[in-house]
Amino acid sequence: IVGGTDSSPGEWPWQVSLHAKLSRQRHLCGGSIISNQWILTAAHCVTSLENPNIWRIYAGILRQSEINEDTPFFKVEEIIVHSQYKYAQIGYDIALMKLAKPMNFTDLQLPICLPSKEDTNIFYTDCWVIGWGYRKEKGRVQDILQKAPVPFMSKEECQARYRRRRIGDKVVCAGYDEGGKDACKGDSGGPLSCRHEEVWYLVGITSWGEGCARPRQPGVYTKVADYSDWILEKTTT
Ligand SMILES: COC(=O)Nc1ccc2c(c1)CCCCCCC[C@H](NC(=O)/C=C/c1cc(Cl)ccc1-n1cnnn1)c1nc-2c(Cl)[nH]1
Repeated sequence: IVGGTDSSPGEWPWQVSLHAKLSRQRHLCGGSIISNQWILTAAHCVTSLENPNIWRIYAGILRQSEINEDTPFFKVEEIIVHSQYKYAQIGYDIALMKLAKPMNFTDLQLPICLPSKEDTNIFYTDCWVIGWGYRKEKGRVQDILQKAPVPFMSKEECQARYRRRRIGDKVVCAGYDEGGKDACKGDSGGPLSCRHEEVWYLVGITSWGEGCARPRQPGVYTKVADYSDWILEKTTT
């Protein structure tokens, strides 16, 4: 996260850190708890790493330094990538991870609400992007979970900023014309969380952008409300 500040314990209890253990283990992406057995993340985080056994999901943590070989993690039983996903800039950048065992909810690990498909035209005014990613384009993963407020942007405005690309229809954009606050490397898969009438909703999944926090280059997020049927279909056995 560029231009963010430290989060406090329990501020974003739905945020998880997705680690993969290949030769060694490291944070790869963010994710969001949407039920006691399902994590929502970005397809680009899991493609080419679709073996569930290499994944370790850490919930209820604020700092990456809380993670060591003794820290409990959730194993993944199944990974579901959207069948139309090719790469992030085209869209369909959404994936589900099914936990091998349902988690118990605590003050530090709780689900976030999914927007319903009727909510596709709410203009959210209180949105935050969250993650342990870089604070600048050439950076490193941060220890304390960072948060940054980002204003919601209309699709038309977003398309105007990304003239050379076609901005898909199932995405939302968020960012400042002057830049300065944005997601960055290591934040993808995490939530764009928006508070609406006292309730937090998972409005977006951090997907891509042209550089980090550059002026007039907003972040592009998978629009979760447009995938509520897909989520329901895949998570109801
Ligand atoms: C110590 O551990 C580490 O350093 N881990 C570790 C640390 C970092 C990374 C990995 C591991 C690789 C994950 C591979 C899959 C994921 C590959 C793509 C992913 N993108 C993003 O997270 C955000 C994109 C992004 C999103 C928005 Cl909304 C706006 C601007 C964005 N950016 C534009 N340019 N940079 N960001 C990424 N993530 C990383 C990189 Cl490197 N790139």
